[in-house]
Amino acid sequence: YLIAQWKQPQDRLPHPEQGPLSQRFLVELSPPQVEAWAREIQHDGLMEYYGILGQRRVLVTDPKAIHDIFQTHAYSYVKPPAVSKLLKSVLGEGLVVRRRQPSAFKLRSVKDLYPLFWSKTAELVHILGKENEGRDSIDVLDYHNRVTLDIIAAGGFGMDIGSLTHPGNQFYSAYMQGFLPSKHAQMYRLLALIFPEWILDALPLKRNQELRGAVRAVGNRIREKVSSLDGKAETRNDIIHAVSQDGAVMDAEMLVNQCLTFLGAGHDTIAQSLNWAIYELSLNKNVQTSLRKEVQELLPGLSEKRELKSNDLERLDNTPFLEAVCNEILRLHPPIHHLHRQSLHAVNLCGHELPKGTKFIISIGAMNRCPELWSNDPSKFDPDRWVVDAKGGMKDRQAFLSFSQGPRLCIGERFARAEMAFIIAGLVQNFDMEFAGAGEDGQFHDVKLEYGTTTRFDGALRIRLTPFR
Ligand code: HEM
Repeated sequence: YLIAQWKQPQDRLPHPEQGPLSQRFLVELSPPQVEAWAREIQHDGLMEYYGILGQRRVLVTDPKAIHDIFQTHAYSYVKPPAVSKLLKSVLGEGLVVRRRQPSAFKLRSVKDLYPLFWSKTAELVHILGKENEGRDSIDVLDYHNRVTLDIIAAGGFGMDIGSLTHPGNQFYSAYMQGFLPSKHAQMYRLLALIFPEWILDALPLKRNQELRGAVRAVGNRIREKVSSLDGKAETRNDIIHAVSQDGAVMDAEMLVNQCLTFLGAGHDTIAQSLNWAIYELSLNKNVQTSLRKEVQELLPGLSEKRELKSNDLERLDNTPFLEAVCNEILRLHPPIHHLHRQSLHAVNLCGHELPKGTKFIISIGAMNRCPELWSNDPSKFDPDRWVVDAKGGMKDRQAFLSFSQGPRLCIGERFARAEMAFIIAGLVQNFDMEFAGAGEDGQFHDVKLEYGTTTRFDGALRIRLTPFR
């Protein structure tokens, strides 16, 4: 506390009034608060505020400065150690494929996964239809977790987890316990800012137990799977197989880590995007109807029994309104709210000299919803903006940051977009959807959000589903 007090400089960038340090020392600011400051406080592309433990953060909103951080001088910035540590606890040891040739994520490889996306969508529709019978509405959050986890495990490393059909199974329970936010996880985030990794690991924390248990259970299942794959590579169709086709040689532990990374990075992000998609479509009936009209003729029926090939499903690539809806969901409701970087040496941004070690925050929401960077009101859900203009009325390339940019951008973007498109199309094809509130108590409330590594729906998302026969 004393160090934080002492470190507050006299000469500051534009900043909000935050009150005395004693009242905010243990408070992390919410992403909506940071975004509101970006809009309301006059600044020339950089402003500063103090986060938890009195840590100084520089919020960057100038598109040129963001380009500099992500592209021109991308290697002058790293993720701050505390952020890397938290990501590592969820994503495993990180990204091996990025350093190799990531053709596994190129268009062709993703198209090869279309039959998987469609068959899991059909499974989801079938299960939702069955469990909705006789009910006024259904909470869809858990179904989205299950379908996205099943898809990333099957598409990433050929493992059928079966959490859609068997939500009680051990893999799913272990994964949900360890990898998703909880009170213990919040405490862990705070401690990760204070302690180095080796102390954090040694502390008798419930979160450490949860994480170790989850990594052990999930890792063991993946290890079994990976060892059973020896010699069968040529018959497979998943990302790990495509990576090895690129000539990447990975030992078993590297493969297990890679699989954990895919699970962590490619599950919750898409689940949250699906939640937003269903929420927006269920409130905007005209959009839902137009979308249904577009996809209905192109999609196979769910009762289609023959085995579908990628070619049968590529028709879904020519669906401009579906693409517009996905773009708009990802723009308006980015699942990752902040990107964090720390400078490796002194840098000059927007004419300001900033010392080595400065912690930068790029608020994705502040850019994606910035009125100066979009031609039509960016606070509104308006898929048509992408129909009338392929760039959605975006005035600067840095105005859409949902998948980040530059050498560290999301390698799963194509995978994510295709998976989202299939599931959304399958749901509107088969159900009329109407928002029925987010209360777990049966009362009508609007949705509640919680902010961890991703922005997540908290509580429930109840939808009144009327199936089309
Ligand atoms: C809607 C879905 C998704 C969104 C919005 C999203 C967004 C992002 C963003 C913003 C980053 C950059 C993080 C940073 O620089 O700090 C990232 C990194 C990454 N994404 Fe995605 N992602 C999505 C889905 C996926 C999927 C499906 C996969 C895998 C199949 C994936 C794999 C990765 C990986 C491996 C990284 C790099 C992690 C690292 O280097 O630390 N993502 N993603």
